[in-house]
Amino acid sequence: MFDKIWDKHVITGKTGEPQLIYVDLHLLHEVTSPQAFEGLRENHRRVRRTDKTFATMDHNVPTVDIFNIKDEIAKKQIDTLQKNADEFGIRLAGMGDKDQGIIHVIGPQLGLTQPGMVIVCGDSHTATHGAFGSIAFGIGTSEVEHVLATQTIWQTKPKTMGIHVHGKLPRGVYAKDIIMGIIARQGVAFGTGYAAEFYGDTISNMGMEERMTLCNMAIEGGAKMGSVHPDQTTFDYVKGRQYAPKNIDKAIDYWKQFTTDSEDAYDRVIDFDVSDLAPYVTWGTNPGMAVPVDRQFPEIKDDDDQKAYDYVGLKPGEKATDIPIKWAFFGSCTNGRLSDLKIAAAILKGHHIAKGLTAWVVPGSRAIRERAEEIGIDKIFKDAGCEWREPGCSACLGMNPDHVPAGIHCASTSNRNFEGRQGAGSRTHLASPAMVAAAAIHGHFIDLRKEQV
Ligand SMILES: CC(C)[C@H](C(=O)O)[C@@H](O)C(=O)O
Ligand code: SF4
Repeated sequence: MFDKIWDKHVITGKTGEPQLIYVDLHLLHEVTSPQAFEGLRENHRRVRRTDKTFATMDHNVPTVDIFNIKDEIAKKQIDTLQKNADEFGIRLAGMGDKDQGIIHVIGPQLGLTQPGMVIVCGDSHTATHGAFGSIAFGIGTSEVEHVLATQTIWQTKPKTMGIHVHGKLPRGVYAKDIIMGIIARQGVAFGTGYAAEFYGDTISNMGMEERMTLCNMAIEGGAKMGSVHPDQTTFDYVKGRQYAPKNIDKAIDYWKQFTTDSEDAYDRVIDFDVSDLAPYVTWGTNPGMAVPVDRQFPEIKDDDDQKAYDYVGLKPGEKATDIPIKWAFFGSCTNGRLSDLKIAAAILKGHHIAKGLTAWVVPGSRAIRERAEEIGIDKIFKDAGCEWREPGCSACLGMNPDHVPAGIHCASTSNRNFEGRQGAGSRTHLASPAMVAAAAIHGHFIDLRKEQV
């Protein structure tokens, strides 16, 4: 699949050397685009294809009073994107717009993300869009400028890795646990230099939003991108969306070719059986420092482990069920979509979050927030004692007012648990929305395979 898409996009250059690749969709957010536009301005250049470019504000957006931005840098980045979009004629889901949301949530939601495309964005979690059977990867700010000016990018073709995921997921175990399990077993660098493709019966049986969760975190395993080949599930998801092709039958005929014909096509294959998979929880300070919920945290092997234990205030031999959870975060481009909120709400329904615990629910986009309100999910969260907020990146990273206090253990549906990621001194424990919901109720994680909430 990767080669088929790649070959259709090569403009010039030889395999093994940087090749000039055509870009079908360029997504922008306020953090990594200001200097790129500045570069265009200095060189008196325009944006080559405004019709293939789409922008939104997500990282810096407050999730309570969205127009009341106190941080000067945040305000400047947001105002600058608005100004640049106006000046260069770029489509923008601006502050308060009905389409605003996390860039990796709104691309698919608006039907901008489509199979067979090359998609780039100045953001590492661009990998999310690979779930549609596209080549999607994050780029740096100088590359953002290059794509804005030329609609192309220089890239050396990565190697390909097939990740064969098979078996039926146990009760209480989700796509998030699969990708966390893969990273925990293979390490945070196993994917370095590779474009990964997930396939197998488990993947075929998954909905698009779970596939997005998987591909989103492929990058946390070091891969350049994650992907899933497009199938009927993909076509049904794209069909009818705002920017989906009008002649959908013709588009589907074209998309159907993007499959991997044989496992021999991959440079490397990993096998992952999910039939006995447990829910995963991170104990440390990178996504690979994770254990099945029923296992003890590992012994200290090196300085990194020691440092991680010191930071999180936990000890080898303890279990995820021992972590004193005082905060819960539902959101991010990993698990802030409607299906994620539904799963969490189903668990929280009729319960209240633990005494002294704070829980934030931050839908991945305004459309998700509105849909959730239509079907009454907001009420379930609020009745359970959670705060129902405006969309944005929020506590996924501390670039906006949503910070987890120092020393506090936060069960989080996001994708990174680096030191200080959710605020200085905050202690992040990554898990699935279901696991975070259960932890919010009990004040600690439980084994969702065995225990009822
Ligand atoms: C701010 C941005 C460049 C960054 C990324 O590239 O991923 C952010 O989205 C993150 O998740 O850390
Ligand atoms: S939600 Fe988190 S991971 Fe996703 S783009 Fe925003 S900051 Fe990055």
